[in-house]
Amino acid sequence: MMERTIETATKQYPLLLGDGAARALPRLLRSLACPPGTKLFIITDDAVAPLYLDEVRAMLAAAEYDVYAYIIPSGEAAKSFDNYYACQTAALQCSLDRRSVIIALGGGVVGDLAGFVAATYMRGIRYIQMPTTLLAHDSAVGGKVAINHPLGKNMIGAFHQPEAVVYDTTFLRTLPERELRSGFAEVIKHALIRDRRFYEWLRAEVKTLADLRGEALTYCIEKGIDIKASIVREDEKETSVRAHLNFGHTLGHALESELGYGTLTHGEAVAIGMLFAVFVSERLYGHSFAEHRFAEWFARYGFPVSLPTTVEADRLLEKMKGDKKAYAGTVRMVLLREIGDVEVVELEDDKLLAWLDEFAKQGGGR
Ligand SMILES: O=C(O)C(=O)C[C@@H](O)[C@H](O)[C@H](O)COP(=O)(O)O
Repeated sequence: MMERTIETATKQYPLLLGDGAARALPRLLRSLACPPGTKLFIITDDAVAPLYLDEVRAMLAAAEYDVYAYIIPSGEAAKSFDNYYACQTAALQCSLDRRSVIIALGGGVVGDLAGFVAATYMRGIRYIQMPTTLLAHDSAVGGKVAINHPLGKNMIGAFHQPEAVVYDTTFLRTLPERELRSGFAEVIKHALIRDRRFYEWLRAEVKTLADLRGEALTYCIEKGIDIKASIVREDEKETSVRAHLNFGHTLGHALESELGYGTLTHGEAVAIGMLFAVFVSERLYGHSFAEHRFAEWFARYGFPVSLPTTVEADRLLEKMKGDKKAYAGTVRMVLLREIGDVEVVELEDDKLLAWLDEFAKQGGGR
């Protein structure tokens, strides 16, 4: 198991990563000044609960913590105001106090929702991220917590850093293939925005999703977290470079919200979004990424590479104009200058609409 420190401008916290990391939780809690008797409130979902909740609860109870749990439905649609409210109600009914700690046991949805519950319960209490998916290598680090609104993804939220990230890679062994794929989109994103050598390693070593296990999987998590943490260290509240982490997300988020949360996984939507960002980059910078055959590469992992036929370009543009990076309704997308180097660029509506149409007509990215 490896142990390192995530640093932001306002806080430092430990990351425990590897097989069996969960077993370190009682020791970690004591080091965070949580004595036995502290109330711990586990938020998890109905896919993770049958697999790991009893084990985690029993371990914490054996260490004499006062453990409660609340289970939400799995899937992106669960990142809703209703579930947020239900979690707050359960937290109040369990009489959580300001010394209590919330534990987010699950993937990105659980982490984002539980983090937002922690950010707002009694104006903010502590929480620990315990990821059980690959996607959560991105969402568990950096303190962006949120719920979705039908009008836009992650629109209601806060920056609230966790006390620790406890990433037990044995939990990933039961991850369904579609979830693994979803998380891998964020791994690819991290490589493309910051690290050419990691990108080259991915191209050489991860030929199919089946290669994502054991040491290769842990390496992807470690590299992804390193890249993410270095960006968050530079810009915790997204006033500059943190927006680069939104590569592929401007269209990705628009697709998720337009199609209905959960129709595409987050990673599937981001994969299409990255291909569109490359498409726009080629047109704006006048150079070609054709030699990289991104669409062919993505398709090898089973990602969709074109826009679903049911979505209309003007509806997507409207959603993109409502994205958090947009100012005064002007879309700002993260574009690829070269592998490992991105920037945020303002784009005019009519150009974007034409490119969305062209992207759809040619059947997606190349
Ligand atoms: O942490 C960040 O910063 C990110 O942008 C990470 C994204 O990969 C994350 O998946 C998320 O969707 C954040 O998007 P946002 O529009 O809510 O900032």
